[in-house]
Amino acid sequence: MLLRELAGAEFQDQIDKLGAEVGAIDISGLSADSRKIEKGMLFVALAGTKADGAAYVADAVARGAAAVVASHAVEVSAPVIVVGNPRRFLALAAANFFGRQPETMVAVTGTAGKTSVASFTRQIWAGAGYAAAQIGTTGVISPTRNDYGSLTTPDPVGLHRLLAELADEGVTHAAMEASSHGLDQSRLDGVKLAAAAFTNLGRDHMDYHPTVEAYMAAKMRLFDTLLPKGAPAVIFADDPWSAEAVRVATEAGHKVLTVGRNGAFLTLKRVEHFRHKQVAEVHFGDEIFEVHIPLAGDFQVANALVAAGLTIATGVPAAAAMKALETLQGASGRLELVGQSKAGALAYVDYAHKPDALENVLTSVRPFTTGRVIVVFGCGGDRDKGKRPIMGEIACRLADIVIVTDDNPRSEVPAVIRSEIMAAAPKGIEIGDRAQAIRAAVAMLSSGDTLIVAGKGHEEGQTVGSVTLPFSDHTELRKALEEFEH
Ligand SMILES: CC(=O)N[C@H]1[C@@H](OP(=O)(O)OP(=O)(O)OC[C@H]2O[C@@H](n3ccc(=O)[nH]c3=O)[C@H](O)[C@@H]2O)O[C@H](CO)[C@@H](O)[C@@H]1O[C@H](C)C(=O)N[C@@H](C)C(=O)N[C@H](CCC(=O)O)C(=O)O
Repeated sequence: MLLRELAGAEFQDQIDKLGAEVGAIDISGLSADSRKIEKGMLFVALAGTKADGAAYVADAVARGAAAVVASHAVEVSAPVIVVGNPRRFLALAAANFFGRQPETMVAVTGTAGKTSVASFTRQIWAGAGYAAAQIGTTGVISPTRNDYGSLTTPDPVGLHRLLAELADEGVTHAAMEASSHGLDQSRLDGVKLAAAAFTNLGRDHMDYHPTVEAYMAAKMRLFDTLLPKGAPAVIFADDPWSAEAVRVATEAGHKVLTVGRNGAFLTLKRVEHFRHKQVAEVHFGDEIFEVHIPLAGDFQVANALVAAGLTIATGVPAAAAMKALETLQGASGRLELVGQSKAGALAYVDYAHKPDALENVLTSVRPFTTGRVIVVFGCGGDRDKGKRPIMGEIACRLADIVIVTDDNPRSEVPAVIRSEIMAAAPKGIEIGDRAQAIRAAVAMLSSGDTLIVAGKGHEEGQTVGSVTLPFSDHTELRKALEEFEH
């Protein structure tokens, strides 16, 4: 593709400045990683958190880069296009290069619920007969794929390559998760969205965003920069940050669709909790639906409503969307019922690794727990340290038995992380080895109890130092349940 076409309208001036011959360079591919550059490709130098891509321009040119994009001039033999925001250039150029995506795409942002909303949206679309996909923390799921991915919001080149492949495979509808990192780093720029959603905001990623307001502002890029004017913005209205989301979406000229108890588009009038099932009364205009949602947790009702809002906004009849909620399958590792003890206690795995999520999951299981709530959790190393005592306090307040264990210690000393949690968890029982902690919790189970193994959800590894060892909460929990069966 010619460099001038790759750059698109937004960056045409910067290309024109360098003359017609530069615009006419034929580009064979693009990458922000010099190590992936091959002859004829475009190298985009990004200033990162660990390295500055500008330092690798010479390396990229030596490997055959036909041109370079950077935020400032660099002395090399290949033409250098200087742009204010190389990350946005990379994303828009990737969209132009791959040039196709599923016709109807939606994105969901928020601290919690993104994976469930993307999964439920895919399931409702699939129920309505569309070839649908989801992209996010648990990877890519489509009629033909179930691939694990490492980022919640993939890097732009990989993302646009994936969207083109999904379109080629016949996928017409795709729901993707928009993380605050992804939004802040322009990873989704160039994706054509039919609708977008906001679930909620809680304490998270304080190691990346300087303040909670900056964190919210990053999330709001979805509404104020990416979603085309006039498109539907679905907002969970019961979250304290929803007013801000409504303000941003209104100012950006979107069609604001609020859902929840305070929602005007889909109004939740009543919800009854049963063991691993909930019955919700939902009003949509003059229509009233009684929806049986086969999942535990108030927050799953919220996620189901956001997904229903997105699918109705993209053309699924309300009655069909509500019907589809009755057969929802929970997303992997999201309050996922792994099994029951011999005495009938329920044992779940949940991805909650942030204070609000832990609070939500522990609160959600209380109504149907006739015995004790037992929680096993830890906190990751090299990430927001402030959340450790907060999570310790939440666990002690909301669970009857608290086992503090290791999450992904990364480069930190695991015992130090645990002691920071334990400082705010007087009733915490400390068992560093995660498999042993799960086993100890299962050994305690008696009739009516609910066990939550929180923190790792769908993950299949535990990162200790710089090594990720195979580990699955799911597998360990199932093993322990089998062991105590006899
Ligand atoms: C902290 C963070 O978000 N980092 C992201 C960022 O990397 P960076 O710019 O800091 O990279 P860097 O290592 O400083 O390198 C700068 C540049 O030099 C280039 N380089 C480097 C070495 C070399 O030899 N040649 C070369 O060209 C690199 O390719 C890069 O373009 O930009 C990269 C390109 O978009 C991302 O892949 C990378 O995500 C890393 C892998 C990551 O782990 N991110 C996590 C924190 C993340 O994004 N998480 C969110 C959500 C999490 C959640 O909600 O829980 C997600 O969406 O997954």
